[in-house]
Amino acid sequence: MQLPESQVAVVEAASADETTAVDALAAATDLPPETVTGAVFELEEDGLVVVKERVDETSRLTDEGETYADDGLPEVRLYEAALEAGADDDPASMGRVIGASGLEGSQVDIALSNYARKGYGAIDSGELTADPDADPAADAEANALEELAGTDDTPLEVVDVDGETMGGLERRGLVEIAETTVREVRLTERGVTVRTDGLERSETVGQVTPELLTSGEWEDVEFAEYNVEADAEQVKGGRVHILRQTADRVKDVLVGMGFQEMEGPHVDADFWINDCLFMPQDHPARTHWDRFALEEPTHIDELPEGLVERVERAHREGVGDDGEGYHSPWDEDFARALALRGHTTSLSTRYLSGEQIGEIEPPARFFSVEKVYRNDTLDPTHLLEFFQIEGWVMAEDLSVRDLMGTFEEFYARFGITDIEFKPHYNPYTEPSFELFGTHPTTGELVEIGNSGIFREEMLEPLGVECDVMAWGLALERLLMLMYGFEDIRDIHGTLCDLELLRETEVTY
Ligand SMILES: N[C@@H](Cc1ccccc1)C(=O)O
Repeated sequence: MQLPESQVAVVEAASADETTAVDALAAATDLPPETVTGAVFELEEDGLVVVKERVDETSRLTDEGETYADDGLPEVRLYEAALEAGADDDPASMGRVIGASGLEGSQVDIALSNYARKGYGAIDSGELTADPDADPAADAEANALEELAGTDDTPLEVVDVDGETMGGLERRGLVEIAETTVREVRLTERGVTVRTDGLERSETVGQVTPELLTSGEWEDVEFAEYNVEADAEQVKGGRVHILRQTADRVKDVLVGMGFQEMEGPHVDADFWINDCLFMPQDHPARTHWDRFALEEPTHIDELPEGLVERVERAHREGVGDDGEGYHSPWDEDFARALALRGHTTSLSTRYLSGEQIGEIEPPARFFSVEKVYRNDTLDPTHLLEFFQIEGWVMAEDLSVRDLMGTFEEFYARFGITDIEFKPHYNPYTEPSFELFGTHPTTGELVEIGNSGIFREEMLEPLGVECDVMAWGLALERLLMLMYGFEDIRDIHGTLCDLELLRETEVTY
């Protein structure tokens, strides 16, 4: 029988009496494991071998785990120093014991957080006691680390560590558990017959080369079948962050919907961020609690004079015959103060006023996908900086239908078809709506944006004479709906999990 070279090698190396693992076959045939796996699958299809699969869990110590395996667990080192200081008789100063233990940096916190939990003693108002009956030699985690040191990638069944301890070490980030599929191969009767009858190697080509094409040889060669199931080496190269990928996709979608991109400063005058939006100067969001002010320089040099006057008048007197202003103070110096923008609606005011690219004629559509900064408290749905998808449409006779229809069209491009709207209030829009989507795994409603139709009080001073509908959507919340992230910190900042970012499939 004629078979490709790698298959011949596998049939020759495999046995009918016992199973051989792919790795062992790779060693025996001198072929890469992925080539052997490919050959094995094809032989299985032809009935020459049978393949049994099992998943092996293997463990390996992380760098931190290695360190503790060498130097001892921080809590054990603290206990030893405490005994040394006589803390089994009298409470000793915590600072002194820590100093004597030689623990540094984050290891101190790790020692302290495990010390009492694991029964080594107690910590109370700066003093530390040691339980004389505690026994570091019986510390299951310490013993497990010792057992695991130097056994990288050993199947869990073989290492002598109980599941609970292993789970604890994994949670502490001291071991990593990996799953690998092990394939065991045995020759079938037909395989044995074929082998005894004699095997011939057929030439197969695994890759098309320019030479094959130009020489015309490709017409005569036999191509190896492509096996997408074969294990292959994992390549962990750099890749575009999922947040950036989604931002780019949002831009593509909006450009596809006829929008043009806005650009502008991250640090801007309150005038553009708030005053042009008919936000009263005594609005709570304008206090120093909510914004990141700039120390140097503190104020913008220039603002368009006429516009400043018109905005001030709108704030003081309102706009239109029955308009009412805020009757509250308005101060140009306050408007000139610089801060990190809390929303990208500052770009919209710059563009709408004609300041950024000159006067804009309706119909027009603009957007940005840019960072904004807020002095919020960090929690699973809030960050100090995040990306806002800003946008507006300028046209005659816009209605709430247009606004809702635009969102439905936009979100449908990301597979989100259950957007809900809730009436809302913004000083600069009337009516206003908050947008919600349903989280794919928790089923909770997630607020994903804020929107509305700009008020006369805002548009008139800017010199805009037709309708403008506008919005600010949170890019990170869109990711939560698309990928099921529950904590925004999974995709942003220092705590995000590299493995998760590597493995999340990007849907396009
Ligand atoms: N600036 C609003 C979003 C918004 C923009 C434009 C109109 C309405 C709302 C926010 O940050 O929440």
